[in-house]
Amino acid sequence: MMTTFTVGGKHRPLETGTEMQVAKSSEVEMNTCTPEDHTNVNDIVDVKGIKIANVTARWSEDLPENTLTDVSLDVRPGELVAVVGPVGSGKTSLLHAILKELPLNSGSISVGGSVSYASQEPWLFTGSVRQNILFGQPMDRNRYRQVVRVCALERDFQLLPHGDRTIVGERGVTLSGGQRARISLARAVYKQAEIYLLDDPLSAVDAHVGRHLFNDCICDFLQGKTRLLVTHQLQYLQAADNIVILNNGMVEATGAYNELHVSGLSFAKQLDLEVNTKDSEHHSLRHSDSELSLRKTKHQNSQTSEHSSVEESEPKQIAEMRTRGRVRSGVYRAYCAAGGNCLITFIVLSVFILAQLAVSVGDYWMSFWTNVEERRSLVSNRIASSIDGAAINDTTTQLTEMDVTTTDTSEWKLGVSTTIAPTDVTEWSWMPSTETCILVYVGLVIGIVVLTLASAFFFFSMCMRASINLHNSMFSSISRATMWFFNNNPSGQILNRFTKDMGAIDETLPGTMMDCVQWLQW
Ligand SMILES: Nc1ncnc2c1ncn2[C@@H]1O[C@H](COP(=O)(O)OP(=O)(O)OP(=O)(O)O)[C@@H](O)[C@H]1O
Repeated sequence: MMTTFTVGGKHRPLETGTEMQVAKSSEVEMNTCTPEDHTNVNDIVDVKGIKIANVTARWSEDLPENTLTDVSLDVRPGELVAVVGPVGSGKTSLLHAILKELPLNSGSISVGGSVSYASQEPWLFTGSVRQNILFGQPMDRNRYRQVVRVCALERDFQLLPHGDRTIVGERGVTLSGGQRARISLARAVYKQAEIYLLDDPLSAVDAHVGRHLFNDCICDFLQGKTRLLVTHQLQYLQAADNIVILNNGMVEATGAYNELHVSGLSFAKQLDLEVNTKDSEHHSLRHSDSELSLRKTKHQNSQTSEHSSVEESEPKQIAEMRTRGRVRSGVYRAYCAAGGNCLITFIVLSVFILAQLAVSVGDYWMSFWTNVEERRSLVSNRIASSIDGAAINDTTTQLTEMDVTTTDTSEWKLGVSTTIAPTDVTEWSWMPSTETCILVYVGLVIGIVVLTLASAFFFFSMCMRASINLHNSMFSSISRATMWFFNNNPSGQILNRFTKDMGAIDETLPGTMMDCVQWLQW
């Protein structure tokens, strides 16, 4: 599978490497593993390598200089390419660019095939050593045994209390830097991949273990695989098919060991200086985490401002980004979208409006009914008094007070037509009876209850759906986030966003919105 990512921008022509010189053979330790040992790369036709074309990239826009400048590199399938260069020259960044961790400003990188990566800083998660090596892959006993052997872990397993089932990490045993590095390398090589990116895996181990790892693991076990090996150790360069020398984020020279040697380039001089300096501090400081991070910080600071004062160059805690003030309409839109779609939001709103309408109609009906009862008693009194008078003047009047109070208007209307005012008769006729009022009111109350329950049900199910969708999208983003993100955001902050923000979305937000809607209803 070919993965290609290209970032638009002007491509500058590749700068030619400066004059370099290959170290004399006496200065570097020779290897038993030579390029000839490898499978013929031309045999591998189904696997593609890595093609890097005019890549310019920087970790942050704030940095004054590019981390990588106009880097071009062609790693052919099955090749072992060694990337060397002074500290901070961008070797790790180059691997990160291939892994898409480092965004490109311009240029393109094509990666053909699956990639396995061993980072410069070895890491372990809480679990057994075996789980750390398998890293979720199915157990292939044969491959696992081979990996353990080529990564020189057999002796360590004998020393560990429960062999490769020993728990490491929190509450588990503490491993040495070399053991951590070898387990990290074992994890990377156990994975079946076409391309292996190995970031300085040999520097945390002593010389003869390093040689074992290089010969048995990188050269033999990974034979035929495309390998990009970042290293500070010159003694392994001869075995590489191709050597890339990086300096200040630029490719200073590239070619096979012999080509560079013949061309008389002085990379060895430069690297010698580097390697010697490194060797002297190798066993004491080189691999402590604090030293590594110190070095990175130092580079960053020096890149940010060479002339800044001591106070200014002190690292500042980067505050978490937080938006303040009015909530943008986009946030509401995003929340509604997470809760379903426009139709669902519309339905929820409609049910709310209907419920409110039912409540208002209920109130109106109650006041109407009260008025009706008042009028009824007034009119009935008036009619009663009219009938009383008619009875005195006209003895033929058959209507009694009892007749007037009856609701059957046809019965008494005939009798009182001569004595009762017509307006009273009209009014009495359109007045709904008390039973009708009660029935309408009961209907309205039932309607109010149903609509209120429905609106609450729809509203909370929309909120729950929004909450689940937001959590899922947050989780899928975090599980696909780059290592840069985790490097730059403390895990506590990430956990806080998950617990506090999701808690607010789950619990506080629906209640507040409900209060808000009810307040609007009043
Ligand atoms: N994750 C990161 N975030 C921000 N800046 C980084 C990151 N990684 C590296 N850098 C910066 O990029 C520059 C190149 O560093 P890089 O680690 O690529 O160099 P390197 O050649 O691998 O060094 P070393 O030999 O010490 O491993 C440095 O200035 C460093 O501060």
